[in-house]
Order: sequence, then C-alpha cells, then structure tokens
Amino acid sequence: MSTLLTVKQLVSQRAGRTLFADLSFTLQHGDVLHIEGVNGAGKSTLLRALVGLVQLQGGTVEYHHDDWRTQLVFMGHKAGIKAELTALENVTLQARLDGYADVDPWQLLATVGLLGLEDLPAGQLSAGQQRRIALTRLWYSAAPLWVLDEPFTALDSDGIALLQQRFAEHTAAGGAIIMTSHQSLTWQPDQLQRLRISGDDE
Ligand SMILES: Nc1ncnc2c1ncn2[C@@H]1O[C@H](COP(=O)(O)OP(=O)(O)OP(=O)(O)O)[C@@H](O)[C@H]1O
Repeated sequence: MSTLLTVKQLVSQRAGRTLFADLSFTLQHGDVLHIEGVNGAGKSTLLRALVGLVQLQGGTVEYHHDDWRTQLVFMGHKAGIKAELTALENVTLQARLDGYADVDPWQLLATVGLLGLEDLPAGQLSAGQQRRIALTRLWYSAAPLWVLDEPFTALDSDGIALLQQRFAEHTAAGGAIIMTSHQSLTWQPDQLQRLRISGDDE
C-alpha cells in the first residue's frame, strides 16, 4: 500500500505549554491511526493542524497528492448540522456542498436509521440522531482519508457498531482513517497505529 501522508516533527504550544513536540508518523492506505490522550492533551489541535485549520509552531505535514483537500473528509467533534433544517434537508444540503448532488438522501437516512424522522427539524432530534445525520457523509464520500474527531460521540451501541462496520469497509477498500476516541475500538483494524499525546506535564 502506498503512502498518503507523512508528518514530521510537529510541535504545538498553547499558552506557554507544550502539547506535543517531535510528533511524527506516516499514514499508508488502509491504516487506522487512533490518537489517544486525556482531555486537553491536544488531540483536536493535532487533527485541525493536519487539515490546515490550525497553524503549529513547527514541523511539516506532507500529503502525497497534489489536490489533497479533495482527498479528505474532516469531521470535528460537533455534529455541524443546521438545527432549523429537517433531517432530510440537512442530508441533501450536506451532500450537495460536498459535491455529491446525485446521492439519494432517503437511502442515506435509511442507512443511518433515521427513516421516519426525516421531516423533523434537526434541532428537535437527539444528539445521537444529529450525529447520525452528520455521519452520512461517510457513506457517499469517495475521499480516501477520513479525519474524525470523536466520531462515536453520542452514538448508542448500534450506532457505534454501524460506524465501525463502515470503517472496516473503508479501510478494506484502501481508505485511511485518523481519529480520536476516548473509547477503545471493539473492531480490530488490520493496520492499526496508536498515538498517545501526553504533553509535557504528565
Ligand atoms: N484556540 C485556542 N487558543 C488557545 N488555546 C487553545 C485553543 N484551542 C485549544 N486550546 C488549548 O489547547 C489545549 C488542547 O486542546 P484540544 O482541544 O486540542 O484538546 P483535546 O485533546 O482534543 O481534548 P478533549 O479530549 O477534551 O477533546 C487545551 O488546553 C486548550 O485549552
């Protein structure tokens, strides 16, 4: 499998505290990189730096693709959906904004178990149901790299199993995942890397 991403000697300092230093890894197609660490360790900071949303104090992030922004899906720890739009409208809009106007939103809602709730404003759905709306991206995107901040947040055990099943399909097809999660995976990826951020004061 070929290399997607090479990260060398990243350094992050916030308010005089070193979150991480000399942080390096290489990501191949098919890899799952599970980033661990206590609250405030710097996991979200690292993910946001990898996708170009945060500038770090040192190091390099090299994507082995000229048009790398089109090659990834980034999902932050918030669901990021529009509360006033219905579930159906959210899924439709999200797919269009991502450049997948032809996907069937009904099929996506069925996949994530939201049929019957399609006409409710998303703001009236539970946190886990809102998360399921956001996660539909992972069923239509063709991007090989998924960068996911706490993707299991608010999901019940069925939702976690469904998502891990999707992860398995993605990596089996050569996709890669960088994710944070406070919970252990119940699925054992073939190519699992673990990275623990411990900071300078642990
Ligand atoms: N925009 C910012 N400006 C200054 N400090 C920040 C900013 N964002 C985060 N920090 C600080 O950086 C540290 C790391 O935050 P980060 O969100 O990366 O942690 P995390 O490991 O993802 O934590 P959690 O497990 O709670 O989600 C925290 O101490 C936080 O206060």
